Amino acid sequence: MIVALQMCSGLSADANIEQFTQQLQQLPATRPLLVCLPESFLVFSKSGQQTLAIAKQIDMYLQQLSNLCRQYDIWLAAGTIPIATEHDKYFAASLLFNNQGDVVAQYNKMHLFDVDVADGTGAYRESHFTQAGNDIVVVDSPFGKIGLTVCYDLRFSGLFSALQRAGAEIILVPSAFTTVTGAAHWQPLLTARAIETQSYVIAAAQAGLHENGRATYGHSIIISPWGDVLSELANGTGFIGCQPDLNRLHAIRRDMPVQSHQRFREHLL
Ligand SMILES: O=C(O)CNC(=O)[C@H](CS)NC(=O)CCC(=O)C(=O)O
Repeated sequence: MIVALQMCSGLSADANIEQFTQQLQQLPATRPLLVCLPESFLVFSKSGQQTLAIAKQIDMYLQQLSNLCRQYDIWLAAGTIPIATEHDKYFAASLLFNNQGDVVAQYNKMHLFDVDVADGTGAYRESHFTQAGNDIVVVDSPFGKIGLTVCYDLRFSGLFSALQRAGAEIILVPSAFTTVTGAAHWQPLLTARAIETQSYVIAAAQAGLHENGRATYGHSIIISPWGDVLSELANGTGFIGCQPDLNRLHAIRRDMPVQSHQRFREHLL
């Protein structure tokens, strides 16, 4: 089973881990279980400087997350965690832990949100502190082959197409969408990515009003490879879940083999 936790992360990493631990205690007893967390679940800060300070002591938090994976016997898609780079920046890294507490994959967010949001309230310049990643990541797991993306990556269909060609069956999109862009674009884009890649799309989101003054859209969602919404949580904290049916996924791909019908050159490289 796969679950996505919706969180309302604040400024304190310790309090955010506590919020996560409380939520873990509510989850189904089904195993194997993959728990997906939203972007910036560990720290949703006021400034890149604050996040960088956490990044510089990240080993302590990675150890705590690893211990929780062992203690609860869960796999954990740890939304994003700031991992310091040598340029006084950090990667917005999506780490996958197995139920032994080992990190089995790290994807660094590729597309950075340097955007002026249309309501006039938000000028985002993520690249001032975040270093963009370069590599796609698909990793095998008991749940299927998992492709990793983060938030704004959702707008770049070529990345999703590349993940599908690299074998992904389940694509994670941990997010902290703005309320304005979320209302306009969140569900249509996620549904399109699920249909185009014929994959499960699991999007764990930040929701509500945060200590850093931001408001996020919430609406964590799980979409099937056919584009059906399997589960959704609009507001508040909590979780949604699904039991992926990979036989159905492969039947959809067999009956409508869009990948082998692809003729545009850049998609065949
Ligand atoms: O900076 C942090 O602490 C957490 N990170 C975020 O909130 C990131 C970068 S600012 N948000 C997004 O990518 C929103 C994308 C979005 O809303 C859209 O594509 O419309």
